[in-house]
Amino acid sequence: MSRAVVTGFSSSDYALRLRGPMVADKTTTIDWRPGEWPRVGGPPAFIASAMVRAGFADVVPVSWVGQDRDSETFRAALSDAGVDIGGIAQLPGRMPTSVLAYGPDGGCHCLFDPAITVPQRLDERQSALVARADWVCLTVGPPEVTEQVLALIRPESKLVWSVKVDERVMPGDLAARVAARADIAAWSRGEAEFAAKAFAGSATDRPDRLLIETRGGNGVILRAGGEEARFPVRAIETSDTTGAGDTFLGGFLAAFIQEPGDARAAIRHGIAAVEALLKARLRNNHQGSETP
Ligand SMILES: OC[C@H]1O[C@H](O)[C@H](O)[C@@H]1O
Repeated sequence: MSRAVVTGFSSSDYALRLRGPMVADKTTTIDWRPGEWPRVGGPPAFIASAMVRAGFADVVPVSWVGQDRDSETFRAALSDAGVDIGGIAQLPGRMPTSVLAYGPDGGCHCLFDPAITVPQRLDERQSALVARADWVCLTVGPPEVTEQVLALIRPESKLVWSVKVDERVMPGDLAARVAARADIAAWSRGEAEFAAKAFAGSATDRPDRLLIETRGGNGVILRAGGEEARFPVRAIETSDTTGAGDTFLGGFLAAFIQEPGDARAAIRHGIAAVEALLKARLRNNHQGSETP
């Protein structure tokens, strides 16, 4: 039985939709926000939850929260979703938060407050989880942790890189080293340029590597073995897409770990996972508040 971990930052998410663009020294009206306020967020939580929902339970998010009430609420919500919270360390500080402000054009301003007041490193328990995992999914996290993951991962284990552009924690040279080790990498269209640079800098050319680009309503592209395959998606009318890429990757990984030869089928599972997430949010939209 394969074991998976997902490393990276956790956050409580405050998603909202703006009526107009944000302009310094002017007020912008919030048009809508979800009823769930805040919502469990951060790539490890989204990816692990999607894996669990897809029937793969042996996945542990390796992350950090603070020691305040919001951190407790976050851990309890993740645990209620059936996710093993044994890899989430509690460190001095508050729960990290993200404000995800969607503009009228659909673009998202992501403001992240790391909140934890001490350096975040893999502790002994977390290091052991990474070292024994057959699948390590590395998402955005402290650079020291990315270094630890690269040092701890066993040569025969698979590294899955969930690309996020945040040059504070993932400078170009580190990204190139992650790219060099990655067996699978996934990014969105907006992250494509950063990923391309990382792979160009990695000086590796592995035909067995799977490269996945998600393009929102324009589908998914899979590149492997010198070939490219395109997968259409049903467009869903929503601006609240936070975590869609992570949920795709979770659905993909749950299927791919169990059937490693069939990347195309796994992509379809990833697409189905996103559809389910976005439709569930639309069904719950009445719980949100619409500004008249
Ligand atoms: O990938 C989605 C996540 O990225 C943002 O930083 C938020 O944490 C959000 O939950």
